[in-house]
Amino acid sequence: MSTVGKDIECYAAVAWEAKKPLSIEKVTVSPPKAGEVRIRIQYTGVCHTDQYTLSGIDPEGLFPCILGHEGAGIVESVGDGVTSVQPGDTVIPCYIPQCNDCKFCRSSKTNLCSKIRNTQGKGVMPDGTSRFTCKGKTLFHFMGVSAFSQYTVVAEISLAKINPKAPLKSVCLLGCGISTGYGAVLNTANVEKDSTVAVFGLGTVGLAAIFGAKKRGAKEIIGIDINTKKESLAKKFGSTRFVNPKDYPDRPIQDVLIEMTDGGLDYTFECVGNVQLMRSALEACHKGWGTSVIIGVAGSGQEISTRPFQLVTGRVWKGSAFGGWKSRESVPKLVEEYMASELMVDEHITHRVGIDDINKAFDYLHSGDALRVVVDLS
Ligand SMILES: NC(=O)c1ccc[n+]([C@@H]2O[C@H](COP(=O)([O-])OP(=O)(O)OC[C@H]3O[C@@H](n4cnc5c(N)ncnc54)[C@H](O)[C@@H]3O)[C@@H](O)[C@H]2O)c1
Ligand SMILES: N[C@@H](CCC(=O)N[C@@H](CSCO)C(=O)NCC(=O)O)C(=O)O
Ligand SMILES: [Zn+2]
Ligand SMILES: [Zn+2]
Repeated sequence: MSTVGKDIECYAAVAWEAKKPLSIEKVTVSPPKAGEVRIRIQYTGVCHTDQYTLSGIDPEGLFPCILGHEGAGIVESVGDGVTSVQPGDTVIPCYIPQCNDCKFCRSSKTNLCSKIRNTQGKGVMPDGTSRFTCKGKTLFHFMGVSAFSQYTVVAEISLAKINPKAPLKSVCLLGCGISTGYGAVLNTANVEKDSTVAVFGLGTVGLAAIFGAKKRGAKEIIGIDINTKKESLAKKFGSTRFVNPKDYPDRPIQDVLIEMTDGGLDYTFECVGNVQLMRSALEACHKGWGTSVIIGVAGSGQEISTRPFQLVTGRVWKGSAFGGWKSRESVPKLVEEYMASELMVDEHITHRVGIDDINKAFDYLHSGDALRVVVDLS
């Protein structure tokens, strides 16, 4: 029986409030309105940012909501006026859309499409309402995706249509972490051959940055983490050296790195979300030309600081969202790159769980043993 135009009841992991485990609930997902698409999510990764928002430190965190923004699935139905996808298409929802019409999309300098950013940040669809209800309550959307649900509704402009042969249980990860780290190196920093690079924080984002630096032919790639288990992993992704700041309790880590690299790094990447580390990453850059890219997401109220002299003397501080990729045109290409064995994806998957065990995914992440846990919602 067709579900088109009807409410769908399915299971979702609901975040009723911050700091509490997710709760598996039967939710009702309304049909897509004009310009919207309903998707059957098959797999989703769990990103540090889901954990961050659930922890209650995201200034945009709204509850109750359905988290998740690293998903992949199949289009179930489309709303009026939708032309770029149809039922049956294989898609990755993107938390940064690409409308090709706004000031940002028309600029080659950014990927930050702003067409629906205001409503997305308020946890609702562009018309200001939600498509999710549960137990008589309205649930907020999250990052325009809400992949922790078997069905979700997203804006058409948020959907990247990908190769139907792509294994969704792997390429779902291209919806955030891997694309982010890889793109920050290729697009935001544009690392050149023979550069020296340091990556702070070796989760999926940091390891994908290391992989990008290796691809670009960087001659020195220093992986930095306080978890010693990350040393061998980083090597697998292309690092040339591992530094654990805990081995240097009496010295700022930037001083250690400057000494190791004859004056500092050409490029550094902060992939943790720690504002002190952001300062270290900037100050570890080489005088005159070093560029530091902030990728990590910091909690509400946190601010960065450094001596302005650090910038006056030629260091550059930048930030990167979704690796600078213009989403709808780039994600399908990243999928092809993976399918041609040119992009490491499966190496990031340390655990798989069913939707009923989604809280275990958060436990694995907290334990420090996991990179990406892929949740099967199929
Ligand atoms: N800007 C973006 O578009 C974007 C996209 C995805 C994720 N993020 C953010 O990037 C960050 C990384 O995401 P992830 O999913 O890879 O996270 P993760 O939790 O898997 O990895 C973080 C790593 O940092 C390490 N770490 C923690 N404190 C450290 C310290 N003081 N010094 C060195 N290493 C330290 C941890 O041991 C861990 O290996 C998060 O802040 C996340 O919210 C940003
Ligand atoms: N809501 C937070 C900001 C969160 C944030 O910076 N998000 C990143 C993506 S994290 C993906 O794992 C991002 O791309 N931001 C761009 C944007 O949200 O427009 C806050 O309010 O501080
Ligand atoms: Zn993410
Ligand atoms: Zn746009």
